[in-house]
Amino acid sequence: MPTPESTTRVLLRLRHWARPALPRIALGGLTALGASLLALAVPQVLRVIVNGPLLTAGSQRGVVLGALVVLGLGVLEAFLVWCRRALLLTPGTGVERDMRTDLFRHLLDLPVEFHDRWSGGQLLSRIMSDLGTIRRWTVFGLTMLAVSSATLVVGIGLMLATSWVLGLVYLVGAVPMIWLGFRFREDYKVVARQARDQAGDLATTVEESVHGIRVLKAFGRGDDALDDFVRQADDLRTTEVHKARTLSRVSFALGAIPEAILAVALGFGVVLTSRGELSVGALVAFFATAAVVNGPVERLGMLLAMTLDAKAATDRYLQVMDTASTVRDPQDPVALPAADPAGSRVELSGVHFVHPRGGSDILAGIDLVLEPGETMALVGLTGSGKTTLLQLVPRLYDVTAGSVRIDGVDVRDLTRADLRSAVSIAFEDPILFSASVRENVLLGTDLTGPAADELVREALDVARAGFAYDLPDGLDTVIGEEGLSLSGGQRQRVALARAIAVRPRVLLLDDPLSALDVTTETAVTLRLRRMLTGTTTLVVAHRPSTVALADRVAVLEDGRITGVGRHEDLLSSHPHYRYVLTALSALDDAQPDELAEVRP
Ligand SMILES: Nc1ncnc2c1ncn2[C@@H]1O[C@H](COP(=O)(O)OP(=O)(O)OP(=O)(O)O)[C@@H](O)[C@H]1O
Repeated sequence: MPTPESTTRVLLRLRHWARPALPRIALGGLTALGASLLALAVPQVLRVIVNGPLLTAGSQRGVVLGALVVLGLGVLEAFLVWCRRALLLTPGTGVERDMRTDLFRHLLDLPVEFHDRWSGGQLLSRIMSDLGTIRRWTVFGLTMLAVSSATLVVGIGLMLATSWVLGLVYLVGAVPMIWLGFRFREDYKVVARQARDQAGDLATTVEESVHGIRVLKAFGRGDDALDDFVRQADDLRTTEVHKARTLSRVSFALGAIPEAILAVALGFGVVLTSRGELSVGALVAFFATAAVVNGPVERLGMLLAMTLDAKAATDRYLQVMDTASTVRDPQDPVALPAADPAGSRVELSGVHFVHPRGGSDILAGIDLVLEPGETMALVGLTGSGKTTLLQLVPRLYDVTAGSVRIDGVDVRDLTRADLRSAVSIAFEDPILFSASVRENVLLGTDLTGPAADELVREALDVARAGFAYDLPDGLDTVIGEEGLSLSGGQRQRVALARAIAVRPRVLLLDDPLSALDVTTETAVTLRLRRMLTGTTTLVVAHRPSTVALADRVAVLEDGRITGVGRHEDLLSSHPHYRYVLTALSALDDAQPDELAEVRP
């Protein structure tokens, strides 16, 4: 386990994002400091008034003049407080926006393997509430901490200068307060982090439940989901209560100790004054200064808590930002050779893949060549690694050994932008974004205007997604999570159109037509074959009718390709192929003993 970094070191890393806002934050801090110093000046004026015009000279004019000076100082202090607020109102929002943008950019850059491990709620809570906490601390917590510390130092200095005996008495109170502060820090930093992690888990539960609301309702598991939520919400509440108690204990102590010490100091002060060792003016000034100093002392608990909250939030933010992307662009990228009208050659040699979470080889030495322009079907039992194999081509995952080459170039030697404009993929479970049909189809291209319209028309035509023109707003109809719900088959066809619209050299289809009826699937496959001449296609298929339309079929078995050939040839020569086709299609609903009849 990595050793936790110190609070200062962690918070110092925020300067990277805070730099543009620092001049304004510093100016805000200076005005706050000015206001505090003015507050500290008032007792000194009081001392002069009491010792001079009031007690010695008995001058009414002098007292009025002194009162006017105090009033002037008060007005100036109020003005500086207003300036502080105005200066610190906006800079934090810029810091928050920049940090949020950087985090989102990094999330988009991180490989699929990272997103397999991290829940949406934990990322969401980092990008929303953690950054809010950091913003509040950068503008308010940080400046107030600096100003309060400076006020304390100057104030205690003035108190010592006014009366070193009374000053020392006051300082005795600092000993238990420092000890309490250390204890508070140790307790609070643990619960501060815990509360944030629990809030992230809670967000994950909400996200999963909302996402799977149909399943919960259909299975009548709403109450269970609620129980789960309430339990997590209770855990979070317990932690928040613990946090509040820890803070209120220290806040009480930081309020009570200085007051008690002042009572003792008052006793000493009166004795010193009666003995003539301290002037009345100095006594008044000492206690007026102490009243000013007590404010920052009482605030220290709250400011320390804000700082520890900000530390926990920054830790969580940096935890993601410090995760390096394992799928990166090469230092010296190679360009793909110009596209051959006949298509691209795709070659997998000795490919091994172990899932980053561990376990055994999912792919254990794949050797497979797709000739230019060929359509190859990939067939294997469920869980045999077909999706995994497809995902290695556009580097959604990287091979753990061996290589994937397109036209002779290792995909790891290409920039990801080049690779992904050459390779396109459609998944079985398509994700559509909350945007119009047109925008969804054009997701992978930068085309605009009439050329884009023509591309959309062509892609929808090949994918037999003509239904899109009949939607309420035609191709402008918003679909996806916030829009019109499409059927599974409709979604698959829009996703297929999206994959085609990239005009890729290599098209990967992960059973993208499984929700279609056999006739439509055959029609789409035939159309794909006719239209996509010059595109090398690898399609995961499970219906004999689709497989039969491929030029060749590759059989994936135990992490290896155990047969490559024409459908008819494999059907007669490859028992596992026969078994897989039967198991996956004709006997979809069959019982195990029925499957045994065809098992090789
Ligand atoms: N994120 C993951 N973490 C760990 N193991 C995984 C992950 N994704 C897939 N696997 C494992 O990899 C193996 C292959 O999965 P894959 O999805 O490639 O199979 P498939 O042949 O496409 O299956 P299907 O036909 O059911 O879609 C499975 O055993 C699966 O459990």
